Amino acid sequence: MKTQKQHISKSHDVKASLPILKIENLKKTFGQNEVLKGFNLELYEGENLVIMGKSGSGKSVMIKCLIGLMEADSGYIEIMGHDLMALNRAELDELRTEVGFLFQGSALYDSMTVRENLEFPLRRHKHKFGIVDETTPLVEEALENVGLLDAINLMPAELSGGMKRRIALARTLILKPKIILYDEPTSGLDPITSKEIIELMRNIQKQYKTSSLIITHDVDCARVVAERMILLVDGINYAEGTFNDLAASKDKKIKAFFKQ
Ligand SMILES: Nc1ncnc2c1ncn2[C@@H]1O[C@H](COP(=O)(O)OP(=O)(O)OP(=O)(O)O)[C@@H](O)[C@H]1O
Repeated sequence: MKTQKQHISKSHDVKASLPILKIENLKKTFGQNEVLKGFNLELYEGENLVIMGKSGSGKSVMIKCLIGLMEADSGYIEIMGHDLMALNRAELDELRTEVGFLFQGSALYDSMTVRENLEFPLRRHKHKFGIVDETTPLVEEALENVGLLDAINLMPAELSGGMKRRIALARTLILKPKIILYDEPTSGLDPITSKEIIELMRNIQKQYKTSSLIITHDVDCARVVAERMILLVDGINYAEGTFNDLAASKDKKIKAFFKQ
């Protein structure tokens, strides 16, 4: 039995294709703390789906289950048609090249130049990209796409917070992922830099046709990037719909998300 009434809006029709990522009835409990009580999610091709939840609501736990860093108690996770829990390590590694992450702590390697930071993931996935040397056009292409080609020979210490976030995004994009998971992409950035990152996320989706799952507290970010949103409350998807649908809701728990 569901503990909360579900508020589902069907006004936005992105569901014509098959989901590229699916979570069904995900449950995770720590001792007495029931964090996820049957969370569901479907991310469709080319879509930007935003998940909002209060601090401690289980967003990070959900992401960790999704990328295989934490084992759920029960539930089903499917990425690009693969049952995540049935994959062996090699298969999981292979699938990971299709899924890019931009996490709060997506730190760059301080002792490497920007170029070397970007070459690093290519070297890790040699089987997909071949031998990587200074002639690879992929590094310059990825930097160009985040507007930072000029920074190619700089060290991370020479970059601002916003530039570091852009370079981290370039490092994610270089693997040409089909799905990008963003965890608080604008946290710790000033409003202007946040806006630039949000704009970049939109452009990337258009250009690379990625599907993005974006976890954020930032209402402005959600307003601009979300084609659909899920509100995670009390361990379940309490409400789902477009930004405008949800922002117009009279439900107290939903309204709380949109107070700045
Ligand atoms: N490894 C763990 N062991 C025990 N409890 C955990 C563990 N990881 C997370 N939790 C608990 O799960 C709950 C959800 O945590 P989670 O980090 O997913 O929240 P969140 O929604 O990402 O919050 P925030 O927005 O503050 O990052 C919290 O009560 C947390 O204490």
